[in-house]
Amino acid sequence: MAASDGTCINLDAWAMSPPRIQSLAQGNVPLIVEGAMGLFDGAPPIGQGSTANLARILNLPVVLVLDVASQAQSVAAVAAGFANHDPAVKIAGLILNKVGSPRHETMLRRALEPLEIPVLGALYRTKTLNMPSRHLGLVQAAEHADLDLFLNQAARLVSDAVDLDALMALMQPTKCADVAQPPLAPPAQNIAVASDAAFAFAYPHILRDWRDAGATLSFFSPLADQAPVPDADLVFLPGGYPELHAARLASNSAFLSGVRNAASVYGECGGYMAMGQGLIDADGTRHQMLGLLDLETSFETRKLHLGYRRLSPYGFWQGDLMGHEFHYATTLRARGQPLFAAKDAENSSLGDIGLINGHYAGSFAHIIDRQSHDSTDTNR
Ligand SMILES: NC(=O)CC[C@H](N)C(=O)O
Repeated sequence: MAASDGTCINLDAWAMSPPRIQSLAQGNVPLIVEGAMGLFDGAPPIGQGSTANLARILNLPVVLVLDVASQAQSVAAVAAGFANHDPAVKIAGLILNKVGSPRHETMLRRALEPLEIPVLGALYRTKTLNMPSRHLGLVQAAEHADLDLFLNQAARLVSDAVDLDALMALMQPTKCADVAQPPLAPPAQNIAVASDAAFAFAYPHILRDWRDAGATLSFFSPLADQAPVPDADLVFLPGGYPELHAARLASNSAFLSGVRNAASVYGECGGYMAMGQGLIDADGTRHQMLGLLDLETSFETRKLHLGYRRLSPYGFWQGDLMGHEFHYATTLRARGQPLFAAKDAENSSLGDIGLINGHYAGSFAHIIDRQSHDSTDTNR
């Protein structure tokens, strides 16, 4: 998002119907879609929601970025394997990443020649392009001391190493949606959204849809001890890293009293953790949270929870939803009415998740879209 200087939209080929993805992708600007994980990796059993799945839905040519750090001629077998795996997915170009030397580059290019897939560029191994990671992925862009310097260096390296004209020439029109697909309706009219390094996981497409549907959105920073606008009908606490800032959140009185006085509050994952009575951080220290739900979470006891979720709400939301879970925090206590009956991507029941307490609701799941009629298609 920071690199494109615009809004990036998450296109999810498992959670969203093909027409929904096609309408989200429509526009007059060149579209570069960054894939997640390997090209064919997705939900079990057959990789629904993979980047390849998305490429089929939008008719996208695929540029394969290959980590060649530990290979020479074998790169041709890898590239051929990807190119022949699915005839509906066209590998239109290759970019070689982490090349060791000019000699290494020559070996790789020679080995790839018989495949007749254009090599658009070769980036040499350099510390300049390393981005630090933490649990859940890269350290968030807004938390870098000198993000502009990193982006400018990366832009220079990539534009020197990659034939950008050839890359742009691969672009072709995406498939258009032939049926309109209504998005998730806003859950309230005047929505205050928490937004900072502790609560940064709101999906831009959801916020845009709510705005387009006529909702008023405002933003506040719990870390800067800001309160939501007092006339908000709903406070939305998105996911994020409350466990890294728990002491500060616990002492930010304007934030705490502002959210406690709100008409209703909905939290996802990190936001749900903040709605509990207490949060135990990595060092085992307990921090008082908002106390809106009878919930105690711990980041001291960690376990990876990762996967798509089909969500049937018992309240708060209307209609079934598609979402996912991605967190390490665990639940020590959750008492009360559950928010969702949850199933995984293979339709196996995961039981009830989340909590509703009057006008307060939340769970560890992130909503991606409403469930559409064809969401049981095997193609997703
Ligand atoms: N997805 C989230 O909001 C993650 C919550 C928290 N940072 C965890 O890893 O458990």
